[in-house]
Amino acid sequence: MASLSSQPSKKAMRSPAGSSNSQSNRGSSGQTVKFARRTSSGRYVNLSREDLDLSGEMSGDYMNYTVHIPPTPDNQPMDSSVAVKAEEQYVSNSLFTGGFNSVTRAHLMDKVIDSEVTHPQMAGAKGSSCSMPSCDGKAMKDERGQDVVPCECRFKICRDCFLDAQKETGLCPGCKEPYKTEFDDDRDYPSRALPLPAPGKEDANNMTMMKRNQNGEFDHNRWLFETKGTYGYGNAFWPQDDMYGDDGDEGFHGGMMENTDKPWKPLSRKTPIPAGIISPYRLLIVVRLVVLVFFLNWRVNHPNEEAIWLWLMSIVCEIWFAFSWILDQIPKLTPVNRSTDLEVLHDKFDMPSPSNPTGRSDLPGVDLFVSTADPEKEPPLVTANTILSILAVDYPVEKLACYISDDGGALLTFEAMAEAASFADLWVPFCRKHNIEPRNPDSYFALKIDPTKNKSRPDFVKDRRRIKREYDEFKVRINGLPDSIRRRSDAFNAREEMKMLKHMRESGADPMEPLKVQKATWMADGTHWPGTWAVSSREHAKGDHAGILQVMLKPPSCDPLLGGTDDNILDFTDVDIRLPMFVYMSREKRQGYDHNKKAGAMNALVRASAILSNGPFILNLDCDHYIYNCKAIREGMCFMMDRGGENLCYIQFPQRFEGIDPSDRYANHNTVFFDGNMRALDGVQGPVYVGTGCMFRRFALYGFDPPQPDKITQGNGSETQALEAKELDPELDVNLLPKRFGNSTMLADSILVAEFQGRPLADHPAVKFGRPPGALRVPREPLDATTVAEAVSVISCW
Ligand SMILES: O=c1ccn([C@@H]2O[C@H](COP(=O)(O)OP(=O)(O)O[C@H]3O[C@H](CO)[C@@H](O)[C@H](O)[C@H]3O)[C@@H](O)[C@H]2O)c(=O)[nH]1
Ligand SMILES: [Mn+2]
Repeated sequence: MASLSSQPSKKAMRSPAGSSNSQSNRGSSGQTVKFARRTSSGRYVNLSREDLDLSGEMSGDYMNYTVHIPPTPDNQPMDSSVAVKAEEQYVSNSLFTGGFNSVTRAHLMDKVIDSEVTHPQMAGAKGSSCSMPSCDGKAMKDERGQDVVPCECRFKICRDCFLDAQKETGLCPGCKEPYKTEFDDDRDYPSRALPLPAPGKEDANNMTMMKRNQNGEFDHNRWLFETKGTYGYGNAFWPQDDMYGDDGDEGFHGGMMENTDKPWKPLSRKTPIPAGIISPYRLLIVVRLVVLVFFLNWRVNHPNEEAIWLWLMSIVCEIWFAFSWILDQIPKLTPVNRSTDLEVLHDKFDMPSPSNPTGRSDLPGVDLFVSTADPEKEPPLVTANTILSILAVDYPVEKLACYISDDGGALLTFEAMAEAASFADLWVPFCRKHNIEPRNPDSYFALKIDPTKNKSRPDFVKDRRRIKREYDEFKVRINGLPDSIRRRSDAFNAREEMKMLKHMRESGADPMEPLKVQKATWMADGTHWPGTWAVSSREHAKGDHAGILQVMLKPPSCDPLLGGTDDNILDFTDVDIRLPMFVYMSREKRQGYDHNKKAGAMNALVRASAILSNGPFILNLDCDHYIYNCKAIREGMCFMMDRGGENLCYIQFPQRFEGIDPSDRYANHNTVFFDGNMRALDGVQGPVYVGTGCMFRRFALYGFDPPQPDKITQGNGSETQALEAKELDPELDVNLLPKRFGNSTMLADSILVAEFQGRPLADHPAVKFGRPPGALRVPREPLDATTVAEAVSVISCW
């Protein structure tokens, strides 16, 4: 198991081309990032000498201590998975703040909201306390919320006391026996970088696949190459005879190719529009064109001599309209329908096999972005519903990460999100257990159809009733948040005032002098909210606050975590209770910067997520949208992972409006636009981006073209390997790459990883630039404080 400090893996994983140090880079830009926090046991520890003076000035709303990042060789905590778990737990229980010209701080929160939190992945989840005398820190716990006890005697201990004990004596304070260095652990964290295949072997491998496909079943491969048929995106590619070597090396990659004994199948298809529909329409277009030509001809040849200028103007207008009408009609000659095959996707990516008995998914990661700006205009309950529909999406849980950007920097949004994360604990397993659709609670409970339709489990009615009651309580809690924040803040402000009065009396100041106490907004754990305050003041106004980032749900384990009967209100036996990673984020705002647009929020989300999860695909939604079909992301993947998918930049999902007008008098269902125009454009070159509900390839957003076959081969020579930075773009100066993205080397290094992980599988000779099957089954690295601190710094004003 890699330790926090000695591991090369995170950097190596992020940068196939080599590792680098983000600290030195920050230093060069003149920005110092120091790291401060209060421990769960409330003690001060100063590990870095130059920060000693800081502890005094910070002890106002934060009691802090400062740690070095990254740990230096003589400051190596512990070399076992306990350290990783404890770090992860610490990271997800901390609120990170920072910005340009300011210190990055991590504030360990006792609780994020007033109500009870139970999910073990959730920040502020309860745990038992440390057994060391005079320490009230929380014992370390695992993803089930159970205590992690680093010693066989099961002595419960918090992270800091454990660190101290290890450093000082190496003995467990409970049984006084030495700690074992390797903590016996049945969960595997990654200890190696992404297994990139050796160059030069894949081609041979593809050839074996070609051969294996010839067995009885309908061979789509042959169909593709021997007919004019097209599947999915683009056109068939016929490999030259001598392109692939013939000496197939079976067993390559440790049996990762099992899936390929079946004929190669496409993930998506173009389905033709029936001739009965499209032919009359085309005929109509032609007839109108002919009529139009005759009409314009007549208009041009019959000028009105008495009003020649009017005539000229109207001719120009008419020709212009005719031209734009033609532009609108031409794509409609060839509209396209597409369908996806989720079965094939499952076979290719999620199928259990001898080398992968748990069926760990090989699908790429997806980061889902939600933007919100103002909790007054965009009700937090709606945003919470959006988040719930995302957290419940049907996609491998460990591959998902949900991010909310709060441009208001509002504590209300923050606490509503924490409540949503806490309610997801019930809602998400419930959706999984009973196949609920849609997975937005508000819309689900508002459905007019019989809820028991197609529901086979006998406890459905009971569960639904229960969850409905829980949802109603959740609604009350969310709607009560503004009030509870106000009351809490009033109480804390009054207390501050009392303290001030007392202080003044003691110091003998004039009691008649008016009090000057800043009216702050307070978090549930009794500290200042770093974002916008109800009474705005310097550093706490809508356009002037630090960057804030909180990992509300830490990344889940990579294998399913089945629920039980006892630890929940509902029976979740055999239901996966994991939740996707969930991050609250509010970018830094300062006077003089125009930071009030969705595009900027998206930019910040792309940057922070590149550091935290770096999903090769991104899907964005507004706070008042939700995912209607929980399989939508899988469907999107059918296109991205299909042959030719590496050339796709984005997939636009249709957007529909709800609850406006059932008879659609005002065309709110957008059928003409989404079912007509967009399909028509798809037949030409692709639909337009409508600003939301769009799945992007991250690599394309960075402004790079897809890898070009003829340009790459001089590099590492293999198309199923990650690119090197110099191959991205021949005109690119590799040394300037971090500069181009705002000085973060970690961000620059993540680009190549995102490109590689976003490729389709190299399971077919026509897939240029694929990735070897199995490459994405390696579990994600647990988050550490350095990474989160970096994510805060990339969303600052500079
Ligand atoms: O400073 C800001 C301002 C807005 N937003 C978000 O941007 C989204 C869209 O804003 P909204 O005012 O709701 O615009 P609409 O007209 O309702 O949205 C449509 O039109 C927008 C472009 O005008 C698209 O971005 C949206 O996706 C599309 O739904 C919302 O989620 C906002 O929270 C921010 O994140 N930061
Ligand atoms: Mn809107």
